Amino acid sequence: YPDRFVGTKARPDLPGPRGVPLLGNLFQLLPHRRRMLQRLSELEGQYGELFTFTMPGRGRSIVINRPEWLEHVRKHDGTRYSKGSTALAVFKEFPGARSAFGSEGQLWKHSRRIMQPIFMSQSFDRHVARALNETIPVLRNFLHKAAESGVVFDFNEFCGRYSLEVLCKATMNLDTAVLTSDPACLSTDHKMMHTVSILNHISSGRLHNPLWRLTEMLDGSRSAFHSAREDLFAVVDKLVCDRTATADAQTTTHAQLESDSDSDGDFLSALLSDPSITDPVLLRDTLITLLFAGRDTTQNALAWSLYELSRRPAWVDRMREEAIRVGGGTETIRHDEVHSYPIHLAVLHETLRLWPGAPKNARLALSDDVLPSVPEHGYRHPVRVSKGDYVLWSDYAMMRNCKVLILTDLVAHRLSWRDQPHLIQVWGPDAREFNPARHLDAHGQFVKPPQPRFHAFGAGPRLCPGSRLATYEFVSFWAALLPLFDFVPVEAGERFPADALTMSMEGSFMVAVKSRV
Ligand code: HEM
Repeated sequence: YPDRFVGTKARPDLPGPRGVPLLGNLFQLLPHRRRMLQRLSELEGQYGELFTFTMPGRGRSIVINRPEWLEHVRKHDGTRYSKGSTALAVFKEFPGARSAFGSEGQLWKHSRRIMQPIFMSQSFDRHVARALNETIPVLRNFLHKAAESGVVFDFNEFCGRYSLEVLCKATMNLDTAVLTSDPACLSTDHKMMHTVSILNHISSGRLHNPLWRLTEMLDGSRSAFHSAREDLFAVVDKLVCDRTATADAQTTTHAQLESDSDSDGDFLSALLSDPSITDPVLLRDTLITLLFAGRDTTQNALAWSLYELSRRPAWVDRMREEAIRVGGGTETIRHDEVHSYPIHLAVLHETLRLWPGAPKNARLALSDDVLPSVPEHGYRHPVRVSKGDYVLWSDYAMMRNCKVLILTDLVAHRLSWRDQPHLIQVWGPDAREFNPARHLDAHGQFVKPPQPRFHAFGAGPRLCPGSRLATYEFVSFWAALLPLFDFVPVEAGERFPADALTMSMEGSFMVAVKSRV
């Protein structure tokens, strides 16, 4: 590699915290393993969008918080880049070795293929629509009762139960009764809700702690992890067991689920009759993946949207007006009607821009590679990545990047504003502001933000397969509730992300509700 690359032995000039021999930056990072998101943002503030650090057992990590580099890495996900043994070991423990998260190569392809039926339009029309039709009246009754009795409740928990209920009904035709019309239901513990949060939280800490097997024995999280996982396995195994015992397990096939017939079959019965699934662990890992990936992320999007909307109430008025004008206050909407709700879609995407699904992520370089130069941002040289390096990014930091070019940069690099206007900034100087208007055109139509500048659903081969499902759930939720209710957070203060694999909100989010009719 010639001198013109940065990050080579000849030019090791990537910035980053100074480490110590053998242990690298262990002591600057290990104490922050439960708040790595904030730590990465702090380091970005100090060193910029490109910096390195090293950890024993993990080697060098290069932080690449720019869309130009992310585009390159995501395009080659699975070929030049792998999740790496650390992440795979963590995801093999949860959500499982046969899940899309814990596998690569043929195993990963198979896990994506068997999940496909649930994300097809026919599945939305029948199973998801039915789940929403059954769940949304329960939400409305719950909220009417809460409004009548003046009960304040944890909106975060409410959203988590809504998305779990819809997911379980749509995929397994299972009524969890996790959410009822009685607001008191939120105070009864639910095993699935509880265990998934524990597993999520502990797994997140493992990703940045090469010594997790040791430290978890000392701090007690090892036994908490194992007991939560046993509980979750028990719930899922019982579901599968009960279903195999019923006749319809044998009658619904993959083909039926994908066909237009009125079959009442659901995703689980299709899985059970898929001849390519002979391994019970694959079946369990697939169901756990859906619960893990689908419940938490949708809950977070709903909770953060209320947080942002409560600080920008004009957008609540616009959503409400849209819901009444388009849907006439109906209980549920059809999947093919979602595009008629541009304001709702803009609010979802703006929420996810600020509070993305997987706030931080990483890949291991399987061979030497070169990331492109970005001269207009001062990265005049391509960046050398060596085999065995980790590239690491924070969607949270990248999509909030307020950096803009100053005129002298342009002059220095002999560039004009017209050269590549989309590269001039990530989301602009107001990137930290919640402004759904950035996803609407002059006619008020929703404009899907381009990947990977918008990276909340990921990009490349591992792009989130559940984005349409989450969008349908999000629009249905707000379009059904805003015409009838006002939501008022009890505390007006700032909210922070919890340390988790997904963008969970820290603490409870207490909300009062008022009926509008
Ligand atoms: C607002 C909601 C959601 C957000 C923001 C979101 C975000 C993401 C992101 C960023 C990834 C990529 C992770 C990576 O590259 O390592 C991902 C992957 C995934 N998501 Fe979602 N997701 C959402 C909802 C859902 C739903 C509802 C489901 C299914 C029920 C789902 C299933 C998955 C699966 C299975 C993967 C793994 C893909 C793979 O590794 O091949 N997601 N999601």
